[in-house]
Amino acid sequence: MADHHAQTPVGAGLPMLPSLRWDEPPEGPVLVLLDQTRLPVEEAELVCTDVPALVAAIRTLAVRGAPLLGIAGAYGVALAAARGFDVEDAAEQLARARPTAVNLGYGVRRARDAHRAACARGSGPAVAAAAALDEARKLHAEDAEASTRMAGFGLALLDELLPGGGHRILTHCNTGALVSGGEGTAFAVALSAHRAGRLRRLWVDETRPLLQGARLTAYEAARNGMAYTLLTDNAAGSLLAAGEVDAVLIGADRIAADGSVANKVGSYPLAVLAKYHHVPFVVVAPTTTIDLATRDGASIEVEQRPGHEVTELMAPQVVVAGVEAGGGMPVAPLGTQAYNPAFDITPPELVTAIVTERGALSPVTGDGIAELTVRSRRGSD
Ligand SMILES: CSC[C@@H](O)[C@@H](O)C(=O)COP(=O)(O)O
Repeated sequence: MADHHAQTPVGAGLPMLPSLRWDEPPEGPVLVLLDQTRLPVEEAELVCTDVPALVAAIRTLAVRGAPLLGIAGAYGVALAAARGFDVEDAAEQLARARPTAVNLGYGVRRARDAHRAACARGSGPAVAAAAALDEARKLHAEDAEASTRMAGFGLALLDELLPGGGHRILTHCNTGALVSGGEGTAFAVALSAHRAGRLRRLWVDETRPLLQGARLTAYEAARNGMAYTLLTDNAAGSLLAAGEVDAVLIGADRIAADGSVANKVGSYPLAVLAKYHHVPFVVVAPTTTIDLATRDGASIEVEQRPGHEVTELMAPQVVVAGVEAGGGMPVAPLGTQAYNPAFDITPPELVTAIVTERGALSPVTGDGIAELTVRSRRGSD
């Protein structure tokens, strides 16, 4: 079950609210999400008391973005355990909620494995539930730490690639605090450039299907007092041609073993444009986004989203007889078929560098990815 709670006004300069938090009111533990479908108009909390509510929140993008999906998945397992639901079944439902971001399955597995291990040691349900929650909290904290480190490595890389300073960065989709335990991935790099006085402009793509750039990245940029301009996704080409972009920074939902990057649809055309205009194209993602089990870009499952998200304007997600339907303002003739993939795949040869919490890889090769991930698993620098 899910319920919407208090709303607060939105304004520039206000602190960011947590995108997700665990709470334990007298009625029982809950996972509280900042409902991203309502931003920036209102800051509404969505209180999830069970896994179906969280799965619905994930599918409708109330909670979204690769690292946060992993954290939410881990807390979802903890929620199931704490409320006495079948943890294995909950883990399966959560991991299946969206297919492309590898972090979701990763987070779910971590909490589920902690729960399993506690059960195998003979712990009772309360202790096993506490083990799952501890693991979710650990993942949350690790992601915050990774975010800080990526911001540092990313800014150092930008300074190296653009020695003139005064960075004008173009970004796609939303990759800030709203998708992370910390300040995000690509956005965190732009934010650290801003704090260092080296961000001249953040160009914010509007981003389909739910205007993640206009509604979410612009919201975060305003909150942080950054110099930003919103642009239609299709305007990026002429902006690059005019020499107004120094670097493109994006996040990732899954990075295959060969260095192919799945990210929000529109990332691949940006990479092609960046290559043509000799502008660095940098991917910022924690090592939890690297999936060595997926060989190449063609093996990544790309989520297909419902057509009404683009045939209607900001269609609220309504479930009619178990089927998601629209309810927004129509912008296409009734019955129009829409092609609405959530992601696309950028091949490694178009990527200048991948920045992780372990450092930057450049140029990207399959070997480099594997080596970085092995080092990361050993916990060494
Ligand atoms: C750190 S965020 C990287 C990606 O998850 C982000 O760019 C993105 O594509 C999110 O897609 P979304 O469909 O909004 O979940």
